[in-house]
Amino acid sequence: MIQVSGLTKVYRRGRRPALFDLGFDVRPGTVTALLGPEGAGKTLALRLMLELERGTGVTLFDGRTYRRLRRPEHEVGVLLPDERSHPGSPGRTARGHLRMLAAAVGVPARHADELLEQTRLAAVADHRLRSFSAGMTRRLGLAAALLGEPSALLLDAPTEGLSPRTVEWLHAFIRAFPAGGGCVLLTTRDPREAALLADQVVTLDRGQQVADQPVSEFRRTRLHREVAVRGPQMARLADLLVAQGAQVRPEGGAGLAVAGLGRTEIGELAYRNGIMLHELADRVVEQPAPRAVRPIQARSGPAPTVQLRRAATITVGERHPVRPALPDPAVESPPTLELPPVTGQPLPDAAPLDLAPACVAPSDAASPDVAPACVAPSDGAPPDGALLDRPVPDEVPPAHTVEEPSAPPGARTTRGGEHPDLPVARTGSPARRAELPPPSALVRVSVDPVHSGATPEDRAPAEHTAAPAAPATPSTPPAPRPSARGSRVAAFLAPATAPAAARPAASTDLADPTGTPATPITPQPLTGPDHWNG
Ligand SMILES: Nc1ncnc2c1ncn2[C@@H]1O[C@H](COP(=O)(O)OP(=O)(O)OP(=O)(O)O)[C@@H](O)[C@H]1O
Repeated sequence: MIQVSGLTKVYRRGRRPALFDLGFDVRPGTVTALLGPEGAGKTLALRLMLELERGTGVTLFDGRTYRRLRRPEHEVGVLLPDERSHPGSPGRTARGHLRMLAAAVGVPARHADELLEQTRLAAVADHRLRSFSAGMTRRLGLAAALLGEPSALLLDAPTEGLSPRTVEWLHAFIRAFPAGGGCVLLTTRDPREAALLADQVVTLDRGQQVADQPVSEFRRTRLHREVAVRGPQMARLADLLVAQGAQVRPEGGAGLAVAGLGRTEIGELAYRNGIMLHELADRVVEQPAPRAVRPIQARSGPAPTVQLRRAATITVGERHPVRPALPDPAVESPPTLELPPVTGQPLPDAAPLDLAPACVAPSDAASPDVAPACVAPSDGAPPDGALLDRPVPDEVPPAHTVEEPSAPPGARTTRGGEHPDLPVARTGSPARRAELPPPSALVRVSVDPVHSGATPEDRAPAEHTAAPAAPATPSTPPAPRPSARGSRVAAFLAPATAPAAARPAASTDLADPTGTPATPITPQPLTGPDHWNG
């Protein structure tokens, strides 16, 4: 179970946040897609979740933040852009690379060999990494992420830049993974890929979450089916189609996009009227994502107080009189959304569609020589146990403002962030707050009573909140781990014997407005060495 709440990141004060108040859950046995165009903040969201980037908000993996996971590689498998493009030293063999990672993760070397088999890399296990194609590199990154048998996978644009055949393999893997009770969070720019893989689709636009929908609703509202028609007599055909009640949109000089009539009916209509056709094809098109109406604007505000670590209190208000962009803190509800009209219509001849690799793009990241599963949180994140605290207003919801048993009465804390103005605690509806785990799973907070307007009576307990760091003990037991080692990968390797019981079979009919599951995709082993040239 992954719970994301209030993730926010501002790169420059006064600028629009690169990510603002992202919140969603990834339930066990499901796949969630984080969907958005280029620059929407998908990668940033994953980096914030893994505490590779400083920001505000909280992400809990089975009730703990990533930093507080005892053995993170055994809980969360990660495939980020850096790792997927350059998994390790170019002169090292795949086997040597994975065995090294196995030693670091604390699993036997033979498990690395097993994963090479499972990701179909055995044939090239002794090849140097410099000779690996993008597809092979991605598989190796996936093998590294799976070394610790994690219950959750975080995959950033996993199919980007891969050949259709490797995409197909990876899709099958992703859909099979939750069968053992694990969960997958992946990012993608392609709505069709989201519809094909995910149970839940979270849509991001320019850093703002604009939708969090079950896939059936996503298909109904964001995808719709139409027929592409081309030929030399399109004007005449368009008149006939409109007379039949179809919605017709011209496409170029000799093309039409037709909604409301099936391919067969259109073909028969053309035939009966002696109209020649050059093309007649089903396709799924995307509706524009809903846009947030209220933009995030810069404004001034009172000076904040930031408490760094536990003992130090630093007032930064004089140095930073202008506060970064924020919406009105009095508004508790999420931004109003302007939803486009639903124009998708169920059409009778809903045939399964190919998933074209429309989301592919060459990966560009230069990378450290670090394997995904072994990436340690860095990049300025505070050391373990360190807090970056700040005053929290009274209306802060309990999900972010918590009291640990060891903290003095009245002491509050929130997970550290670099922007004291951003409303760490102001996320989600009361209902969502109630869903979040009890406070003890979060980190400690303290209030500077001077700057928070507390009375002198209030100050005493608040001033000594700087207790030594101690590993948090969640008051709730972590969600039951899925099956034992190997079960999830085995589910992929032997899909016929490991049906995805925890989630409905995904449908390849992307625009199916009913969301009715179709034939599940069965992972197909690839044969021959040439398929690695992905
Ligand atoms: N170091 C940085 N400094 C300033 N802005 C940044 C920085 N890193 C990312 N951004 C901005 O944050 C936003 C989110 O970037 P991010 O890489 O998360 O987008 P994305 O949705 O993953 O895009 P893509 O699909 O292209 O990978 C972008 O607008 C980007 O320009």
